[in-house]
Formats: sequence, structure tokens, C-alpha cells
Amino acid sequence: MEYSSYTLPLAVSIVLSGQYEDDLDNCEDVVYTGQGGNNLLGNKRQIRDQVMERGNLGLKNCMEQCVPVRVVRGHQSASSYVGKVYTYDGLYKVVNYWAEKGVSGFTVYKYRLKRLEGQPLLTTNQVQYARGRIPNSISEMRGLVCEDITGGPRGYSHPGDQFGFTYCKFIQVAKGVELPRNATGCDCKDTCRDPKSCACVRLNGSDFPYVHRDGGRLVEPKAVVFECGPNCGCGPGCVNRTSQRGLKYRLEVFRTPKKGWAVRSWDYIPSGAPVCEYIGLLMKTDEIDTVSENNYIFDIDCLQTMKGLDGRERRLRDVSIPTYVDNGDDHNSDSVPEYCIDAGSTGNVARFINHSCQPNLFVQCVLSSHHDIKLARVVLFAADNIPPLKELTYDYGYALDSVMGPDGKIRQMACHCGAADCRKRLF
Ligand SMILES: C[S@@+](CC[C@H](N)C(=O)[O-])C[C@H]1O[C@@H](n2cnc3c(N)ncnc32)[C@H](O)[C@@H]1O
Repeated sequence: MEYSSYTLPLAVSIVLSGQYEDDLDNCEDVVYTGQGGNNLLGNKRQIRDQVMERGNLGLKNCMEQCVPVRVVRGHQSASSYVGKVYTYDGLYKVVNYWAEKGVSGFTVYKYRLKRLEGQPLLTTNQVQYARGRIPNSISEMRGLVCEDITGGPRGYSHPGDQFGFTYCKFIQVAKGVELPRNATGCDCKDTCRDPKSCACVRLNGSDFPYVHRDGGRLVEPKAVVFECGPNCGCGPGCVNRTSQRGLKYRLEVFRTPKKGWAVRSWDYIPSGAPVCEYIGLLMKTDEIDTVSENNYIFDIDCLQTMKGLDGRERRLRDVSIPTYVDNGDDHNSDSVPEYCIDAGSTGNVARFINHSCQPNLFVQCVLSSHHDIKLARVVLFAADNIPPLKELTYDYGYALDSVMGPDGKIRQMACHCGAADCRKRLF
């Protein structure tokens, strides 16, 4: 190509590898974040405003002079010594660009790129959802079992024999379990703005656990997130109530060949967004019926996770759990979670989410109405930017050989998550 008649610099290629928190990769359509101001060697967050120079100027010049850009994608790969492999995914046209405040509040340049037609189809794992198509209407779906398992706004339904449970949007509390008194809360008005003066936000450390972007995104996984609750002065739109707003994405329960039912989203889910809460019957762990098999029990093990017990990955504990928060020390509950959520006979869509050894969701304990960590809410958040139609999964976190059958013998279950570094067993 002869460049002498062009205004330089021009961008020749870009790499999409999840390094920039503001990137949006929708396969044929990409919103690419310009370069600069990113803590690439640290937590990958923006720490400064970007400037229209170097690569940023190059992409702007490409747009203005209709010069296509090569797109290379980085894919996670356990078998590569750098943990990633890179694929050349073809030529893209820069359609437009703009400056905006990014997730971390700094100015970033955004470039919308569209893949040029007439190139081979993209086939790598990261973009494979492009082979499936989101139906335009429910009536297009072959083999449809049930249009809406949630029962609509009533939030209570019996989806029938195919599923054999009652759909429910809110936690049910078993007989004999008493929820603690509601916490005092903050005295902010309308919405919490100042992390220093909001009593709830202060429990999370020095800043809000969420950023406002996309209706609220969790900045990082925490030992526990303290949200605003019923006694707070702020309203339902407060960012510190991000996980309380119910389902935001169109989730589909679909059938898999080896894992039974599974869940995927028709919408793109950005990293850090809340996907759903694990809903079911809140009960004492020692009251679980151990005779019949139940694959839908979720142990509320925030305390055990905070302490890194039983091989759980210890969470960053940048909050000191206030002394008035019951952290279970006086209950000798160190090894076994005292409470669990049983979604066997009543629950929500979370009960259909399968395990993966390389998941795209993570479990986050959230305290909103009360502050008893043994009874924390269990919320699933996006661990990554999740393209539409990709199966949603989280790590069930079982230690191998930790599950006993009713006969007292160790039970084993093969894992079919398909991850390159699959542990081959769920438990
Ligand atoms: C909470 S349920 C998930 C929804 C379930 N697939 C269904 O059809 O209702 C957990 C059960 O799903 C299956 N499952 C989940 N993840 C799996 C995986 N990676 N490999 C094999 N089976 C899995 C196991 O039977 C497990 O006990």
C-alpha cells in the first residue's frame, strides 16, 4: 500500500485481549478503547485520561481516510505458556469514534469497528456465539418448552413437569429460621453520593463497591459487599443497591447434551454486572434431607471463603468487618456453613446455572437488609465481558471427595464443562 498521500499516523492493527475495561467485543461489531492511561501491569483499570495521539490518532485517521484495520484477538489458553493464543480475525472498518467517561471515570476514546464483508467466518471460541442467532421472537424457537418460567410480574409460577419446581423471585425462609433485624442504614437522601459520609458505603472500605456504568458494575470481587437496605434514606435507584434490581438480561434456559439444563443470555453482559441472585428456600444446613438426592443446594459459605477455609480461594479483604457484624466467630461455625439455600423445589433461574472449571460468573456475598454474614445473599456477577448466547457458569467450588452419599460413601461426579484445564470432576 502506498501511504504518501495519507495523513499519518495510521493504525495497521489492533489487539482485543480483554486488557481494557471499556472494550465491547460483539464479534463483527467492536467498540475498541483507545490507548493510554491504563494500568496494564496492575489491575488493568484506567488511571488517567487518554489523549488523541499515537494509536488513537492513527485510528481516527483510518476512519477519516477509509483505511481498514486488522483485528487480532487474544484468547485464554491454559496450554500456552503465556496463557493466551492470538488469532488474526480479518479487516475491520473504523465507523466512528468519540470521547467519553469510561468505567473508572477517566476520559477514554472509543472506536466503533465493523468487520468488512466477504471474509471467512469467525470460528474461535471467543466469538463462536456468532454461529447461533438470537431469535427475533419467541415463536421462532424450535422445541420451546415454556415461554416464561418466571410467571411474569407475579413472580411465582409452576413451570410444569419438565422442570418440577416452583419459580420464585424472592428468598423463602424455612420454618425455624429467623432473619436478623434490619440494619440501621445510612441517612443519605435520594441516592448515596459521597463515600465518606454514607454509613453503608464506608463498610466497604474507602469507596463505592460499584461504578454507575451500565446500571451498576461491581469493581472487583470482595469478601462481602455491603449495600444499602430498607432503613436507608436513599431510593431504589442508588448505585449501592445494584444487586437488588432483579434480572436485567434476557436469560434463556436451554438443554445441553451432557449437563441437563443450562442458562445463557441473549444480551451482552459486561464484566462486573450482576446477573442473578441464587433464590430458594433459606434453611439450616443440618436440616437438609440427606436421603433424597438434591442437586440444587447452595451453601452460604461467605465466612468460610473469607477465612480461606477448605481450599476456598481467599477473597481480598479490604474491608475490616465491623465488630457489630456477626462474623460467626462465637458460633464455632468455622468449617461447616450454618445455612444454605435449597432451590430443589422452589427457586429462580440461578438453579439452572451449571459449573465450569473456567467460569464466566463469580459468586459474591451481599449484605443489604441485615449484617449477618451467615445469612448473606448470594449473587452471581459477570467475571468477564460475556457475549450473547455463551453459556453462563460459575465454579461450584467443591473440594474433591468432599461430598458423601446417604450411605456415608464418598460420591463422585464427572465434570463436562469442556474447559481446557477442566478438573474432570465436580466433586
Ligand atoms: C444446580 S444444578 C444445574 C442445572 C442442571 N443442569 C439441571 O438440569 O437442572 C447442578 C447439577 O447440574 C449438573 N451439572 C452442572 N454442571 C455440570 C458440569 N460441569 N458437568 C456435569 N454436570 C453438571 C449436575 O448434575 C449438577 O448436580
